[in-house]
Amino acid sequence: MDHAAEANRTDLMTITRFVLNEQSRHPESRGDFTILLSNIVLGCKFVCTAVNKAGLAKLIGLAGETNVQGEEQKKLDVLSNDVFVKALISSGRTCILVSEEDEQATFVEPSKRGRYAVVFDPLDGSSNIDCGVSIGTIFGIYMVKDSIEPTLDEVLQPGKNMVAAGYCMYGSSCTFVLSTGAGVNGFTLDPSLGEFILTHPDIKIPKKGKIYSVNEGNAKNWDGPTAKYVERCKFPKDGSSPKSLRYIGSMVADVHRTLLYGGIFLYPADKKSPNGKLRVLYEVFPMSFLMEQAGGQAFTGKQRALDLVPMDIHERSPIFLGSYEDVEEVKALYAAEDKK
Ligand SMILES: O=P(O)(O)OC[C@H]1O[C@](O)(COP(=O)(O)O)[C@@H](O)[C@@H]1O
Ligand SMILES: [Mg+2]
Ligand SMILES: [Mg+2]
Repeated sequence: MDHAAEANRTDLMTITRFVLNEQSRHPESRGDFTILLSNIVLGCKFVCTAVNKAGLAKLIGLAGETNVQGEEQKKLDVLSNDVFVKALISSGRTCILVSEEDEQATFVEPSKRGRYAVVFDPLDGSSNIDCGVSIGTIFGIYMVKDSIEPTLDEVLQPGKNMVAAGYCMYGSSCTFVLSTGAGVNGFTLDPSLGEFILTHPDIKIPKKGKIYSVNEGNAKNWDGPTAKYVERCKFPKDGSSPKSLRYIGSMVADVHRTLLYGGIFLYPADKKSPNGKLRVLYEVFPMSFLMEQAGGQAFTGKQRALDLVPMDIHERSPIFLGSYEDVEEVKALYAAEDKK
């Protein structure tokens, strides 16, 4: 690269600069959110490095523990959880942490407390770790009412009350997608700079897509509307082309593709799992928040996903999210079922 081209690179919009710019639009802001976010970003860089050298550093395989959901924890799950818990506490801006990997919420000790509660899935798509397929981290942020004596009610809040949500995908590149409630922006890690650079400004999901994404191995246990919807994807009644099926099995990767290309991602209820599989606080809410901010929709089969009020920090919910018109079709099928 010549000198001029090299100098031009300093004009890049890094995630820090982006968030500082956003902050300057809120004169009342004290910079707490910026500090919190920069610690989340730091955690993601750590995990990205660990994921990249997992095979070399013997980080693949099981850690020998079982988490609260009875799932075996992979070594990277444990490491990622430790990284984020430490990064979030050391930001001095959090008071409650809810992690997929911890049975109980963590209440930060009073001297280190701040105004935010963070819910997160430190490593999403664990079953894909050992074969090197894309995995990620998902997070959602609430601002608490009482940071002096916070209670669990601060996080048992509908997703629409989140002040920010995002994910980082550890894939062929490391991608950080963020919404602070004013659209969705995507950043890509430039390994030579160690910085996330704005590469996908103001992401908007296409109104309708050509892809559906679901674990079809569960089809025998689906309810009527889900079965009918997937049948329509394959055999459209209006003479249009069938949709393509893509399913990675890492929510971050399946949702990222859905966000960029359009279409629908679904993890529905079935007879064996009446609440579906995905967790409300740190999987369903952050992804639903991003989808709505990008112009799409997220529906549980009964209601707008972001209106759900969780009763438990590890609660699950069915989820249908993606392009506005595709989710609209699912909603119509459930509405027709309700009228029967
Ligand atoms: O293997 P299944 O049943 O299709 O489930 C896949 C889903 O499970 C998950 O892997 C669950 O996430 P974790 O790996 O964080 O437990 C999602 O990422 C993914 O959408
Ligand atoms: Mg997950
Ligand atoms: Mg996980």
